[in-house]
Amino acid sequence: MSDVAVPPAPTPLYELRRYDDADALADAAAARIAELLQGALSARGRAVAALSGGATPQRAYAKLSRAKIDWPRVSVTLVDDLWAPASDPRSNKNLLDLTLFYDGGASGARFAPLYTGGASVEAGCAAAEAALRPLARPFDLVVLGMGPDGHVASFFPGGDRLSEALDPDGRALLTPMRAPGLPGTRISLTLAAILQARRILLLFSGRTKARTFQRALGPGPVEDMPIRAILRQRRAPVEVLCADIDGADVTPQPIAAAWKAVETARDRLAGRRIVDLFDTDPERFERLSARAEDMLLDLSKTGLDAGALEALLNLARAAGVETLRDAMFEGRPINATEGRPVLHAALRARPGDVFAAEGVDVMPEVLETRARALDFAEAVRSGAYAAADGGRFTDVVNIGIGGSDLGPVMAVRALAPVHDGPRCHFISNVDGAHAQDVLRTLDPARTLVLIASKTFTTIETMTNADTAMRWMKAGVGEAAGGHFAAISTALDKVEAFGIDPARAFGFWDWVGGRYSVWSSIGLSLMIAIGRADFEAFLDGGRAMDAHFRTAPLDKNLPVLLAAAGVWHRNALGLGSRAVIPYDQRLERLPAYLQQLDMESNGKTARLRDGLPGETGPVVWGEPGTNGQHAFFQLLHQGTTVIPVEFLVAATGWEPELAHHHSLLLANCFAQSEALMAGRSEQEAHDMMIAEGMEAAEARRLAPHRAFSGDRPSTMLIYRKLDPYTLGRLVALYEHRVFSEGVIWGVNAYDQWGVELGKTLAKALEPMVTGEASAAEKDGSTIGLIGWMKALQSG
Ligand SMILES: O=P(O)(O)OC[C@H]1O[C@](O)(CO)[C@@H](O)[C@@H]1O
Repeated sequence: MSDVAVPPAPTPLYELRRYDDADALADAAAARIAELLQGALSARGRAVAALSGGATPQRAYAKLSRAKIDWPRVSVTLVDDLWAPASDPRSNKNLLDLTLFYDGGASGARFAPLYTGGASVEAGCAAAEAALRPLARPFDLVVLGMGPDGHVASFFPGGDRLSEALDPDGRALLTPMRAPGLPGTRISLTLAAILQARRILLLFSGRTKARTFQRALGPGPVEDMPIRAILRQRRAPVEVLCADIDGADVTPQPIAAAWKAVETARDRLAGRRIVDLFDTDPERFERLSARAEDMLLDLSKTGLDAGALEALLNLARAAGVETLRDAMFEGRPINATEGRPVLHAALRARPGDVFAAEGVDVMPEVLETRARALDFAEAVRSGAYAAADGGRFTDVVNIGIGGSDLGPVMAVRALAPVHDGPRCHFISNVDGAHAQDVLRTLDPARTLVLIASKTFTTIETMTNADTAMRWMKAGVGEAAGGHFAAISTALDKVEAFGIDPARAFGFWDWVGGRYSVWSSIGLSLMIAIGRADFEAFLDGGRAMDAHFRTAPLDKNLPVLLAAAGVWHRNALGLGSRAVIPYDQRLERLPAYLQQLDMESNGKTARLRDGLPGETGPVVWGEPGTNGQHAFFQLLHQGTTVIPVEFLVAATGWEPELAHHHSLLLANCFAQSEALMAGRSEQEAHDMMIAEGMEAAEARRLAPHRAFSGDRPSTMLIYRKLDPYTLGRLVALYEHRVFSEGVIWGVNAYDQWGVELGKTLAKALEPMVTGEASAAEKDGSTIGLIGWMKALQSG
C-alpha cells in the first residue's frame, strides 16, 4: 500500500516542550518568539504579536527585549489589559514597559494599546478595535499565560461577557470583561481574535499551574476553565512551553485517558435512575438535546448526564473525529485498507462546492453524471424515453443488492407521498423466487429494468440481470436492450453486458455501495419522484454535511448520536440497538441501517488508535406501532437491556387522518416514557388491588406486571418526512456511523468480511450441482450436500 493511503493519525491538539526551571523556560520562550517574529518578517516584511501579562511571560519578555530583530517592522499589542492607563502598576502595558520596552528594549517596535482612554470601557473598546483591526489579519503570534483557575486572556470563569468572548465565530476582536472578585474592568481579545493567530504560545510554570492544566485536559465545560477553548480547538496551532511541573503528566490527552474519564462518569452515575436525573437537573432536556433546523435529538432519556456526555465528546476529540472528518471532506484517503478517499458528500454537493479526491476536482464529473441521470429519469417520466412500442414505461425494476438496493428501496418507500413517476420494484435476492414474484406481475412491454451494481460482478445481481434479460427478450424480442439501463463504476462491463453506453450511468470508487443512494444508484428514486424532489433529498444531505462540519460537538447531531452509541456499547456493554421509526414509510430504514452500520463498523481489526474492546453493535428494528405488538415485550421486561432509537415526524402527510398521527405520536412518546419510568412491583400490586383483585393474587402477579424501567432510548423528532428531511436523516446516520468508527479505530469504509462467503459460494456451486466432488469439505458441509441430494432425488 502506498504511503499516501495512510490516514492521518489524530493529530495532537498541541505541541509540548518541558524545561527544567522557569529561567530555562524564559530563555526558550524568548528564543521562540524571536524566531517566529523573524520568520514573519522574512515571509511578509512585517510581524504582529499579541502578548499577555503574567509572571511566566514577563521573564521571557525581559530576555526578548535585546533580541536582534528589525523591531521597527514589528507591531506589538496586548492580549488583554486592565482598563487603566499604563501608569497603573497592575496594567499589562506597565509590565511591557518594565520588560520588553525597558531601557530602549525592542527599540522602534510599534505598540497598539488596548487602553485608549474614553468615557467608558465600551466606548474605548470600539476605538481600540478600530486601531487593532488592520493589524490582526492574522496575528503572527499570540502569547498566552494561564491563571491557576484556568483563565487565559481575560476569560475569567464567571466573567460577565464570557460566553460572547468564547464564541470562536464571534465578529468582535475585543470585549470588555468584568468578573466577580476581579479588581477593575478589563479589556481582552476575544477567542475568535486569538484563534486567528498563525501560532499560539502558551507559557506556564510551577506545580499548581501544572495541576490546573491537567484538570483542563479532562472533561468539563469550557466556561469553567477557559484554557480549554485553546486546548480543544484545531484552528490555530498551539505550542505549550512549561517548566517546574514536578512530574505532572501534561501530554496531549490520549484515548486511554479520555476513556478513563468516561468510565469515571459511568461509575459516578451507577445506580442513578434515568428518571431521577430529571429531578436533580430541571434543565436536563435542554442540556441533553440538540437541534439542527427543525430536527431535534433528545438524549435526556439515556443514563447520560452533562458530565458524562462531555467525557464522551472528549473521547471523540481524542480519537480524532474532527481531524478525520476534515480529512474525509478534503478527499484524503481515509479508507486506508483500499487506499481511497471517502467522498459520498460530493454526491449531494451543488455547483460551486469544492470536493477533490486526493487533489483532483471531482465536481465536474459528479454534476455532469447527475445531470445525465436526472435528464434520463425525466425522459422516462414524461415518456420522451419510451418503450419499444412507443408507449410509456409504467414500471421500473431495479436489480441490485446491498447498497445497490437498500438505499433506493428505503427511499422510494419513504417518499411515497411524492412518488408520481412509474411504479418501482426491486429484485435483490439470488433466490429465483424474488425475480419470479416481481416479474410475473409485470408486462415487459411497459417495463424498464435498471441493473445497479458498483462492481457489475456481484453474482446475485448478474444472475438476476440475465434472468430479466431473458424475460424481456421473450416479451419484446430484439428491442429488449432498449428496456435496460445500468448504473456502475465498471462501465466497460456494462457495455459488455449489452447495455447502450447512452443509458449507462457511472459513479466512482470513492463511494461505498452503502453510501451510494445519492449517486446514479438512486436512478429508480429519481424516476419515482422526479428532479425537484430528488434535488431536495440531496439538499437535505448537504445541509447535514454542513451541520456535521461546523456545529460544535456538543450541538452536533451525528456526534451526539455516536456518543450515545459508544456509551451504550462500551460503557454499559449493551450489544444491540433497536431503531424504531414511528413512521410506516420508514419501514425499510432499519434494514438500510443494518447495512450502513454493521457493514461499516462490524469489525475487529483496527486501523489506528481507537477505543479497544467492543465495536459495532447488532442493529435491528421495525416500525412502531407494529413492533409494540411483537418484540416490545422483551424491550420492556426482557433480561437484556436494548437501547432504542425512536424516530418520529411531528406531522403526517394525511391531514384528513390527523387523528391517526396523534395516536402514533402518543404511542411513540409513551413507549420511551415507559422504558424509562417503568412500574414497580408495589405500583403493580396497588393497581391490581384498586381494580378489585384479591390481595394474594395481586402479590402473585405483581412481579409479572412490574417493569424495571431505566431502559435508555433516544428520540429524533422532525417536522415531516419530506425529501429534504429524508436526506438529512440518511446523512445524519452516515456521519454517526463514521464518528463511531473513528472512536473505535476501525475503517468504516471497507467490507472484507463479506468476501470469504462469496469465494466459498463460488467453489460450492459445482458441488451443489454435482459437477464437482465435495469430498474435501468439512463433515457438516459434506453431510448437508448429501442430504440435499437425497431430497432432490427423492
Ligand atoms: O454494487 P455491487 O458491486 O453489486 O455490490 C453490492 C453490495 O455487495 C457488497 O459489496 C458486499 O455485500 C456491498 O458492500 C455492496 O453494497
